[in-house]
Amino acid sequence: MAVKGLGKIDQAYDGSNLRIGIIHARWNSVIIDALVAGAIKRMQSLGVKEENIIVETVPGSYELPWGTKRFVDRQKKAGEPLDAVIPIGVLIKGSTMHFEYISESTTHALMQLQDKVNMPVIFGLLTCLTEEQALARAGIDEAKSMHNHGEDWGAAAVEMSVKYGP
Ligand SMILES: O=Nc1c(NC[C@H](O)[C@H](O)[C@H](O)CO)[nH]c(=O)[nH]c1=O
Repeated sequence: MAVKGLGKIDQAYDGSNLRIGIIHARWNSVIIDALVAGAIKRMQSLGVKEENIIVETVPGSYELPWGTKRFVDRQKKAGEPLDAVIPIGVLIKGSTMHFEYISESTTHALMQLQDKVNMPVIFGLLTCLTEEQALARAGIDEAKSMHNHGEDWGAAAVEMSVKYGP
């Protein structure tokens, strides 16, 4: 049976010298809060100091690309540059095509953003067809016993920063 998710990381990376940003949308906040907590928990387990995890918010997932760019720029200007950034959003399909357009455009923009900011931009956008799918991927719905994808995103931020940092 294929095991979904990041699975066993090939080694624990030392995040003690890293500064990681999380910027999250405020739609579907119960799910967002669980994902953010999972990312923070996993980064701290890899040595990232609490004071080096900086959290900002934007209204919705569509604002993540612009908000992330400005977040990274401002941290650099303040002399506290980030090593990686994790934009987090939860999109849940409704009765219109809004979901498809935001999912596609935001995903594309976040992928392209990496070259502009010259650092890992971890893909923390859940694009779910139902609320149950989103709850399961935030580790909230025990019945589905899926795991919290936020933990994968935290681990990816540390690994990418350590392996491919400046
Ligand atoms: O519509 N659904 C969602 C949503 N819409 C708002 C959009 O991201 C943006 O904030 C506004 O259009 C204003 O620009 N934003 C989400 O994060 N998740 C959703 O499920």
